[in-house]
Amino acid sequence: MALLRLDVADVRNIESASLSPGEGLNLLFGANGSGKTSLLEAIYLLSRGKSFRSSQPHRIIRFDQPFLTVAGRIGQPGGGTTVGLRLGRNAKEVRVGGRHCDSSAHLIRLFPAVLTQPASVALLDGPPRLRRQMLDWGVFHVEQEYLDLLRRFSRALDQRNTALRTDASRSNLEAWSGEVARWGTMIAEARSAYVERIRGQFAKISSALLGPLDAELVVRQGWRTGWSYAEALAASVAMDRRRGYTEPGPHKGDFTVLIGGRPAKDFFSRGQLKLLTYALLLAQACRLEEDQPGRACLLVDDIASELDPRNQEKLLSLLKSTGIQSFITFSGNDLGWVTAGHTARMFHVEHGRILADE
Ligand SMILES: Nc1ncnc2c1ncn2[C@@H]1O[C@H](COP(=O)(O)OP(=O)(O)OP(=O)(O)O)[C@@H](O)[C@H]1O
Repeated sequence: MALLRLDVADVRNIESASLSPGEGLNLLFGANGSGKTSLLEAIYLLSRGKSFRSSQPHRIIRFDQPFLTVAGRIGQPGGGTTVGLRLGRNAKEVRVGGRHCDSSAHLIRLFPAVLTQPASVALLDGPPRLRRQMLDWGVFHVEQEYLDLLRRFSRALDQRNTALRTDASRSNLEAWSGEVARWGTMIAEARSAYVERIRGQFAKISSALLGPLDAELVVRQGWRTGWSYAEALAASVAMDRRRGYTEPGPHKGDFTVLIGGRPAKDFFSRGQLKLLTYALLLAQACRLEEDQPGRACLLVDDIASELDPRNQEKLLSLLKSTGIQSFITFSGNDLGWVTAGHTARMFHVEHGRILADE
């Protein structure tokens, strides 16, 4: 499976563009401000139903236009499923196989793309919310019911918080605590199981990019180690009442990357953190590719940012070796060293227009 065809209209400075990507490496190159990231953003929109740069549609839609559209064909050459997204200022329409869908989950399921961009390093040194999102995206592709589980937990948590803040009866609070414990335990278990699934890939890829190192992923479930979630909730009732919300739980879950027992974010250089971030995200993509061959897609924005030429070359070789369809943006026109030894489909982006370099 791959993105076989892409049609973009009115995404940032791209008025109208179409391309037929290759199944391996696709390099998008051009001057600063030409529209490379906008093209990547269009592919991401097709994969998630939302942008990675802004949650406000009017910023992504080309100036003075009412909506944007991105359409594509996903699958094996000669076949495939059509997917489409039309995004207006206040409305979103998703279509898969010609049928209207009521949520973006259908796109996410069909076309799972992993994005790495300069800001992705926040996965290591930014807020835990980003790491939870990363894990949840991964679990979503392993467990069909996971989205439902997250919704159940969130509803139960809201109810428990309301019970904490009002004069709800003890039995009411206990009932909602029971629900929170039930769904929350399942979420934490699913996340831990997922980390186990990517651990091996992460160790392998991080060593390939950074040389031999003792890298470890340590998960925090969001409550005291050694306790069940129900025990942690029971122990925190008095404090939670005072706070007015539930403190322990998977909504506080997190993971850390340790190198030789120390958190990488505390002592790794910016470039090293960046390579480690690539290792994490590539591990996700490779895991998905192993579980569902041909399904994953990689979007790499600004591969040259903060990496020296040797590491850029290493990363490119690694991306190629995964066999996963990749879209990589690269500023400039002199791609001699990038393409040496690599077969890639090249797209020259110029003032929002895309020209295939055969
Ligand atoms: N809503 C919009 N409508 C029209 N043009 C826009 C809109 N938003 C941004 N732009 C313009 O689109 C152009 C392309 O931006 P993009 O981020 O895709 O460039 P890029 O090729 O990735 O550049 P760089 O190499 O500098 O990162 C920029 O000139 C930007 O000002």
